[in-house]
Amino acid sequence: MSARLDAAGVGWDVAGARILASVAFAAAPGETVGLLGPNGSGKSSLLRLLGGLARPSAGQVSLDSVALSALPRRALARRIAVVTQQTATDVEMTALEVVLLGRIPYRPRLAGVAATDLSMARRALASAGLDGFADRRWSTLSGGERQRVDLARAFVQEPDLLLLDEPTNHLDIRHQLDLLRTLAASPTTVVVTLHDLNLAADWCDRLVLLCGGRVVAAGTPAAVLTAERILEVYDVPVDIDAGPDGRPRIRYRR
Ligand SMILES: Nc1ncnc2c1ncn2[C@@H]1O[C@H](COP(=O)(O)OP(=O)(O)OP(=O)(O)O)[C@@H](O)[C@H]1O
Repeated sequence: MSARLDAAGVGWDVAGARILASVAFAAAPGETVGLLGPNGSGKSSLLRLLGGLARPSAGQVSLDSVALSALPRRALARRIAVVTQQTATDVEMTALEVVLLGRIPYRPRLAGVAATDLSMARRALASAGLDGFADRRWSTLSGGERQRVDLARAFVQEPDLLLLDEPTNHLDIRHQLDLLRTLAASPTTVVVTLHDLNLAADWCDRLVLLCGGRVVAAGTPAAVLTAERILEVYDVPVDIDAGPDGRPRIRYRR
């Protein structure tokens, strides 16, 4: 249901370029950790390494103290769900078929779709506010609808670790809040990349801030999101108040 995720000394090089260097990262079981940083700082790359979609050039990623590289593919597929930004758009699948992809790691080889998988997928679509979309073709869905179908696919996978790359970028504010509320309440360990600093401050237990492929700060939202650091990392002047719950509220200067 939830897992501990650790990354130690993680580096990633592509074509001679260092994308990530000496990254240390931990998420305790059930935590929601926000991964922040400017464009190109390495968030998506780190998420791919954390999900086992790419192998680090240095260091190691482990789930409950077992290296990802030592986990069989099927176990990995059951335990980790990844929602990346680049979802294929040329596949002619229905919304229900896309959600059902999340059940493949549980299906005996050569077996068809089980009735329980079908009802689970239909429930997930309904929870995503997509009742009545089951037979809609992927190519006809709006950006936000696709994103919610993709999230439903990740939820039916029943992972111990959920890795989400900018899952709110196509969502209207109500669906952004619905998703973040769900993630915060979920017993699953979650790592989520976000650009909205206030949403991150409101809904994440801890934040990790990347800049130039390195971790520049990690800790509670109040510890990570200081005006000095936001100016240094994003080159944006802000004013920060503490909200009634102690979480920082960031106001961008005009
Ligand atoms: N396969 C690749 N080949 C070459 N460069 C890459 C590759 N993947 C990522 N990069 C580079 O690594 C850097 C980090 O990219 P990444 O996508 O991880 O950043 P990000 O923090 O997720 O950015 P954004 O906020 O723009 O989504 C970027 O400069 C990118 O161009």
